Amino acid sequence: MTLVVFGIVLSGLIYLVYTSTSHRYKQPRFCHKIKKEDQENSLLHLQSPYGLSYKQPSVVSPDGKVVPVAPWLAPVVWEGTFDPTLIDSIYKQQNITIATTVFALGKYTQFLKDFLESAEQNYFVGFRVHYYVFTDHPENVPAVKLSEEHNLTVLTVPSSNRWQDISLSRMARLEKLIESRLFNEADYVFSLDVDSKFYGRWGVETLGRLVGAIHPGYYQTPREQFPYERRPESQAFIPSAEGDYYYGGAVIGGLVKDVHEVAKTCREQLDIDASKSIEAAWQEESHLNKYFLYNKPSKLLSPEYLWQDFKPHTNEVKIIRYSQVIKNYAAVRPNK
Ligand SMILES: CC(=O)N[C@H]1[C@@H](OP(=O)(O)OP(=O)(O)OC[C@H]2O[C@@H](n3ccc(=O)[nH]c3=O)[C@H](O)[C@@H]2O)O[C@H](CO)[C@H](O)[C@@H]1O
Ligand SMILES: [Mn+2]
Repeated sequence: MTLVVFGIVLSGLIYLVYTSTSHRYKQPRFCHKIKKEDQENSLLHLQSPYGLSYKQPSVVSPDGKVVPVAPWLAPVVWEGTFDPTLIDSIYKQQNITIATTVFALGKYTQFLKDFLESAEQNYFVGFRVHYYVFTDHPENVPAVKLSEEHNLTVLTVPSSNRWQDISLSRMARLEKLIESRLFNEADYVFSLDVDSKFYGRWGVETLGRLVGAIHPGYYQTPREQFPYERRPESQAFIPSAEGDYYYGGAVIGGLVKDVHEVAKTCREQLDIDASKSIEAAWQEESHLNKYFLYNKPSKLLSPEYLWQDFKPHTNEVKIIRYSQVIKNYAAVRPNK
């Protein structure tokens, strides 16, 4: 009898532990038994635990100078922190390919021309770039003359009625594209918003294992006011006392393998949220912010690399390199 009661209690306990952990956000893996190669790889990962209390980092010091390093010693790329001639010649020897995914569904195909033409002037000039344009209107992809080492592939995908679905489905599509092609075709990958233009150099100084861009709208905002997802029911939830920077969903970059991990994890978290009918405040951007909080990027791009045309110029941002164009939301999105 006692044995039966014990058995019931034990299976209840196992069930409880299972259900309470299986829905949680993937915790950093600290103590798995892993192969040497995986171990070396995971040593490069900068995972930080949940709930850690530390001061919010800033990218501009009180005297107005830009801060070129994050508190986990990742560089923050600003004008003046790198020598273009030196860094170009180092990377020239590496024979690398940079895949670049860009989504242009519905009326967003209108942004492709300026995006691609300005990229050709500024984006990895002299390096091998392969653009992968996802669209539901392949006939509207403009013929832009590409430089010798730049290629473009159009990938046709079904249309969507909600801009939110288009934006968040980028994670799943990026994950699948990496699995089907990019592991073989590229060294690095950037996923970029299409409603944007390049105005200045964006080159090999942006390459790193895992790269995020600091959103231009929040780089001087206290972390408790970041537009992170604040409902604990969502997998993207971040408590008000945590947070480094607010990262823009418009830029995700890094080694193909590391970007795959971002896309896969965010897609899994988005699926869990969808199964509970919850959509994070800023869709995949919220999940990306959660990912980057606990898996620190190895390199950060300053707001020079993610600006917004409507924002007035500021002292600290000397060069605007990539900027969101002004768009009439009602006119370009399929829904409000
Ligand atoms: C500067 C920045 O960090 N922007 C982010 C922000 O608002 P945004 O206002 O920048 O979002 P957005 O309308 O540009 O949508 C993101 C991207 O999805 C694609 N798209 C969207 C709608 C559509 O009808 N067709 C289409 O192709 C397109 O590539 C676009 O650039 O929040 C979004 C999530 O809510 C994304 O995380 C964006 O990256
Ligand atoms: Mn955008």
